[in-house]
Amino acid sequence: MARLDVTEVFHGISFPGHLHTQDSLQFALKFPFQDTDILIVSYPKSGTTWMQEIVTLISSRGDPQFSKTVPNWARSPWLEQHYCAAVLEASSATPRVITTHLPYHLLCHALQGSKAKVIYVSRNPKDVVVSFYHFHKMANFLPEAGSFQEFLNRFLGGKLSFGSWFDHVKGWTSQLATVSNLLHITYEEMSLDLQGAINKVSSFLQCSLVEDELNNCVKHCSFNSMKDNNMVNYTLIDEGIIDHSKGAFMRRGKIGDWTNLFTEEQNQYFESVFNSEMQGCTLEFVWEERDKEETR
Ligand SMILES: Nc1ncnc2c1ncn2[C@@H]1O[C@H](COP(=O)(O)OS(=O)(=O)O)[C@@H](OP(=O)(O)O)[C@H]1O
Repeated sequence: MARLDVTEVFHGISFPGHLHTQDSLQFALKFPFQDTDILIVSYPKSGTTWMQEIVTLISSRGDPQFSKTVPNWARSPWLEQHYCAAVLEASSATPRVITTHLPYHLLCHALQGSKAKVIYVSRNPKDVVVSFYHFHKMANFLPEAGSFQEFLNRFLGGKLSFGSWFDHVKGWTSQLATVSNLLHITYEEMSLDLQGAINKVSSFLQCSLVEDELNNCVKHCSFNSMKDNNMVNYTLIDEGIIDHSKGAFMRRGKIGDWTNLFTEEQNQYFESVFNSEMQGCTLEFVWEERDKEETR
């Protein structure tokens, strides 16, 4: 099957060509948000699909019917992808749940003055780059992954799809102090305490759950449950687009998987770029599973 590796460049950032067009990206930048909208925002591989599942299950009060019958991209479409307008038009769901990987500086005008609730999901960037690397090997619509060293250089240089991780995280989280309808939650929080994370999201969405509903959400959002749910594990996608023989979208789902791939030199290089890019930024990250104990 021919590779679908056309890349669109928009405002200096590359986007996977098969789902993004200049028109779809322009559409996103001028999107008329409604105050009731819920917008899930993340850099790729940060826990986007997980948050889509959490929001779906909170909205359905733990009932998995919707999440087991409708694919995540149809329940909460990506704003910048070409089918988004059609999906939103066809849906009568309230609130609308929309997803985006766009950086803050591209979406800030569309969001200005809006009361839409924004959930920003971040993940420690060493695990992000490893997850993204494995995904590039499976996804025929993305450029070749190359060696991990080459990939790491592209990640740290902001050359991968959706641009710089540093700009993304700093851009969105810089709004936390002034914007009340923005929630920041991390992949690691969800991993360390899924029930607590679901509670945090449900109270932000003003949709508090009773114990049974909460327990059902936790059950259906677990890694194993989502791994077996073909509405979120991307096995519905054609082999020509995602080569399932090369790996699984629901791959490991762990904190600290980077330790299995990074060399000592790569770690030092990463740390030097990270420290320079994140200078003055007070965000803290959980880098390894063993940090769990310290944060409890
Ligand atoms: N329930 C649950 N528990 C733990 N981990 C989970 C879960 N759901 C998704 N994941 C992991 O999230 C990674 C995919 O990230 P995204 O959904 O942001 O990818 S994408 O940007 O939408 O393509 C990818 O991470 P890696 O396993 O490290 O590759 C998924 O396995």
